[in-house]
Amino acid sequence: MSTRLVVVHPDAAVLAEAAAARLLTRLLDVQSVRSPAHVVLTGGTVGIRTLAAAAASPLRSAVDWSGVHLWWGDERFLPAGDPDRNETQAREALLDDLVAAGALPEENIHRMPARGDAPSEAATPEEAAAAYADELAEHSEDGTTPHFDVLLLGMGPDGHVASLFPEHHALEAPGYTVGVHGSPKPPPERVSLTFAAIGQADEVWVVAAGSEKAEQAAAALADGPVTQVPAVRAVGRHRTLWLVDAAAASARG
Ligand SMILES: O=C(O)[C@H](O)[C@@H](O)[C@H](O)[C@H](O)COP(=O)(O)O
Repeated sequence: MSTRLVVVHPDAAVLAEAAAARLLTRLLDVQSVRSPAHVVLTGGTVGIRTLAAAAASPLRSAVDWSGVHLWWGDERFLPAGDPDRNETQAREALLDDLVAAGALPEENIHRMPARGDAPSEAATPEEAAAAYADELAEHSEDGTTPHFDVLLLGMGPDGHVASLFPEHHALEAPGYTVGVHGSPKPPPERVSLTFAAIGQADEVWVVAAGSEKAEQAAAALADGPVTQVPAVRAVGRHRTLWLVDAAAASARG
């Protein structure tokens, strides 16, 4: 049975700080009982602000990053180093500092392949998705995905999470990863975890800020149809947190 908690924060800045503090203390809790911990990162402004807040937090140094593996819920299918890649923005916000400090091993960062010809890259979103599915399985105990302790998701104004958009065939994709074309949010080509992968996580945290998210946040929390509001299926095995600001919570009854 998964529990759900909605926490409303005064504004987006406080939301990012609170989400960062939660993430760091969650990692401390997990590391007190097991290692490694696996965290799935998200793109988007709130997701990246959360990483930047973690980078600035004194709690950051309390985490044993050598025992933390970082994954992505989705990625924009662009060349390596492109400033619009979620990986690029996460590295700039937090990861590069941790690696440079010798705290986080580079091999603990599990990027989704970029568009390119190199062996570590991919020619199509489908090829990238297949390679990522293999990497997830390699770090799993049962050939599926690692034991995700926390899976972060931003939510778009249309209710999408990761790169799973309303009325899109990727919503029902089999397996744990999917190549996405025709994304209504640029860029059009992406790679995403599927809901099967998202549902593997002990805890799923949806982070959303801004009045433009209010209608779909309310629809998701009212258990609307997944084809119209994909965020409704952002559910963790043990707990689902909705971490929102007052503007994103403004349409709730
Ligand atoms: O690649 C992406 O764009 C993200 O993964 C996407 O799912 C994002 O999290 C939402 O669109 C929310 O983005 P904002 O927080 O910027 O509104």
